[in-house]
Amino acid sequence: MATHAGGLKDGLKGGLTTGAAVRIEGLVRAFGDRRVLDALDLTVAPGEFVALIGRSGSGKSTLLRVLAGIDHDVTGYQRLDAPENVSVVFQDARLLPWKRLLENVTLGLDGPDATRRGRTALAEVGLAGRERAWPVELSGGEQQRVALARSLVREPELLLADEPFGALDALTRIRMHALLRRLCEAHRPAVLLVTHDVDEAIALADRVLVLDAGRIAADLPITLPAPRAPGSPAYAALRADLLARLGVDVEPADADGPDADRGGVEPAEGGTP
Ligand SMILES: Nc1ncnc2c1ncn2[C@@H]1O[C@H](COP(=O)(O)OP(=O)(O)OP(=O)(O)O)[C@@H](O)[C@H]1O
Repeated sequence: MATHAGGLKDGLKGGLTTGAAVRIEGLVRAFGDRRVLDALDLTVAPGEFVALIGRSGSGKSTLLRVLAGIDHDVTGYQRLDAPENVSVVFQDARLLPWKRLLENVTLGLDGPDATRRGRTALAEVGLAGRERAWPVELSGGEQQRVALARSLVREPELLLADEPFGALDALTRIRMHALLRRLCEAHRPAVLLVTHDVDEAIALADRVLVLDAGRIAADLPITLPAPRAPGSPAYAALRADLLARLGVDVEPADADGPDADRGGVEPAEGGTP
């Protein structure tokens, strides 16, 4: 879904005076006595693509929900700045089945050129000519393309994505990575992408954050040259490092092995995927 969230209107402390798209200091979110986010600090620059990984249950979705303005019950913070114009994409596209694709994309858009913008957005995601199709006529990957179009047609300053490709097959996922990169280069939102897929994080992100014990435990710029295809020693080392930080021990040589194309990470202690 591409929810057009209201941002953190109530939580803003002095607005975005820092030049960052997101700036969080000392964020605490507890459920009962349990602090899922515990004095978390995070900054995302305008146009920056940040991937957020972490073990199941580490609080990734909770953080996204706070930033999206979906979760208002924050326990505390010192600073909590995010833009007003935020879009969210989830694992399922959440299209309205009774509306055609173009209407799904333009829903809530104001202005005389909404239809034109919607058509352009659908073309950008490779669905030109499908404006009058119904969501049910689309594959899962195509539905996620519509969800991306619906997000980006609003030109968000911040795009929050919670495992947007988690339900897609490996081949479709790779195509969607290329599409998302293109879209982000064209629209330049700041992006915070939650993923279990270390290869997805490496393929897409400028920076990978590891969430652990309620905080950002590691902050790793990705400096591999494009295209970031698996196979190089530098890629394998980075992949093994990220997996190790998630509690998965992988010999770097394994990165070239049969599982290298998937890179899915769901640490053994599990939880909901
Ligand atoms: N509404 C809620 N009430 C109580 N506990 C909650 C609630 N929402 C989340 N939690 C707890 O907060 C913790 C973090 O959940 P969250 O969904 O943010 O983790 P996650 O890192 O996104 O996990 P996953 O990778 O499995 O999706 C979990 O232990 C979860 O049970």
